[in-house]
Parts: sequence; C-alpha cells; structure tokens
Amino acid sequence: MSTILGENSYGKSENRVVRIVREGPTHHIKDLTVSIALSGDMDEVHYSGSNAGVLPTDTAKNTVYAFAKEHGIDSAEQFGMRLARHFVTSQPVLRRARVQIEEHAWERVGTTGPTRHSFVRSGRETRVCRIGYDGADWEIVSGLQDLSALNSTDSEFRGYVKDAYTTLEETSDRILATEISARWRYRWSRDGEPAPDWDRAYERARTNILGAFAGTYSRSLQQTLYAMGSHVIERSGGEVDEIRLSLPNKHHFLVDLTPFGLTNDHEVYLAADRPYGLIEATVLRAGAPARIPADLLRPR
Ligand SMILES: O=c1[nH]c(=O)c2[nH]c(=O)[nH]c2[nH]1
Repeated sequence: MSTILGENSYGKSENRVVRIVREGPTHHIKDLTVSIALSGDMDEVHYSGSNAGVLPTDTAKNTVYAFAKEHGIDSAEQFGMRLARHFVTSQPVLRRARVQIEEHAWERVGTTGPTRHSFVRSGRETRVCRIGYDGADWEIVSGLQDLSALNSTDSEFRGYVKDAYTTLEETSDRILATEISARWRYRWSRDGEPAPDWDRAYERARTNILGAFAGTYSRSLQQTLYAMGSHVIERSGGEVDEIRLSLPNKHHFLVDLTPFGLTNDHEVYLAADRPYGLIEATVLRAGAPARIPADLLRPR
C-alpha cells in the first residue's frame, strides 16, 4: 500500500436547533447552530468501505434534537459537553468528539401582555464555543464573534517606522473601531474538578474585553489587544489560561472639508470598510501552553 490514512473526523455540521421553554405564557428561547465532529477507529470505512463501525451522521443530527428535548439547553457549553460525552462513552469506536456551537441571540420584544412570546434578533455579538473530549480530558474554548466597538478619542498612532512608501500621517487623536473576535480556553479539563459557571464566565470575559477597550489610552490596536487579553486572564479568577483575539482595524479617515471653507476638528470621518488592518495575537497565562489554533477566528 503506498498511502495511509491521516487525521480524520466525521459528523454532522451546522445543525440548526431552536429550543423553546414554555413557562405559562412566557416563553424562553435558545437558538444554536451545532456542529459535531467524531473520530476514533475509522480506518475500515476509509480502506474497505465497511460501515460496521460507523454511527451515521444522521444519527448525530437526531441526537442534537433529542437531547434538546430531553435535557434542555442550559448554556451552549453544557449542551455541547452533554453531546460530546454521549458519543464518546456510548460507542466504543468513537474516541474523540468535538462539538462547536454558535448561539444566535434573541431579545424579548416586551415583558408584558401578548409579547411574552415575541422576540427580535439581537444586535449582540455571536457567542461561540468549542468542546473537545477524549473520554478523559475536556478542552473548552469559548468566545465571541463580531462584537463591534468604537472609541471616538483616546487613541493615537505615532512614532512608527517610515520607509519610501509610507504616506500615513501621525495622529494623536483618532477613532479606534473594531469588530472583536475572541476565543478563550478554560483551565478546567477534568470531571470531578469544579467547573466554571459558563454563563457567568462568558459575561465576565465580555465585560473585561470591553472594559480594557474603553479604559485603555491606546497607542496602537496591538497595545489595546494585549490589554484586553491580559484583563480577561487576570480577572478570570484563575479560570482562563489562554485567549486569542482577532481585531480588524476599521479605519476612520478625517474628511478634508477645506474645499468647502469648513474646518474639521475631529468631527466628520469617512468610515472605510476595506482594506482594514488586521491585528491578531494570543495572550497566555505565564507557563500555560498555547492551544487555540490561529485559524479558529477570522473576521468575515
Ligand atoms: O493601531 C495601529 N496599529 C498598526 O500597526 C497600524 N498600522 C497602520 O497603518 N495603522 C495602525 N494602527
């Protein structure tokens, strides 16, 4: 044989599941996209076509919907962990499961009257998580996608390298705008050890990211990124070991109004959508391994 099988997985991707909890006339909604990737002893199906060890991807899809009914959806992390544990512990040939979830946020239209079952798609960011399980250890990476943030001052960019092609003018007052994508990895990895409260941990990380964005006098987006990452780790109560951030620099250019006899005292900007600077980095608790792959987050 001149070829051998390398790394492989199979599963059902992007299962769209909406779970309603009916509390009398008040309804609650969870709206997830769930992707399942399974791996283990899968040589035979690739080499000979024998499906004897293959749990159909259709079954993986059905399990998502059945579990949504039977167990409900508390947090995305908890739901993903329940699925990952199920596949790895119920099928001997399945040794590892990876469950990726995106949560689409809905907001209540109102809290009284006939609107207790009415929702509007929230303008909030997308919450995401990726659960890995091999029967012994967990790897839980949570995060957020496309959280738009803008500082209208307290941002400068000066003192950079200039070569023959540099035309950018130094500025001591600019708009700093970005769409934050972040993934953070929890230290927790073993059943029996106290696990984070996933919803609380998410809100804390989000608050720390935005707190650092708003509270840092920025000399570059790189500096702001590092402040965001170190805030999340240092203020996680020891729960987060690693965070990776991807920050497109959404440039805002001061418009030249002198042709119209007008001065522009940092009031009128042209918001450019492309090209954009792209600033990305991982921040680690000292001594912790870097495990979040760079290509897990990219701006759209
Ligand atoms: O915050 C910034 N970092 C850069 O590296 C950079 N480069 C650039 O042209 N503008 C900016 N802004």
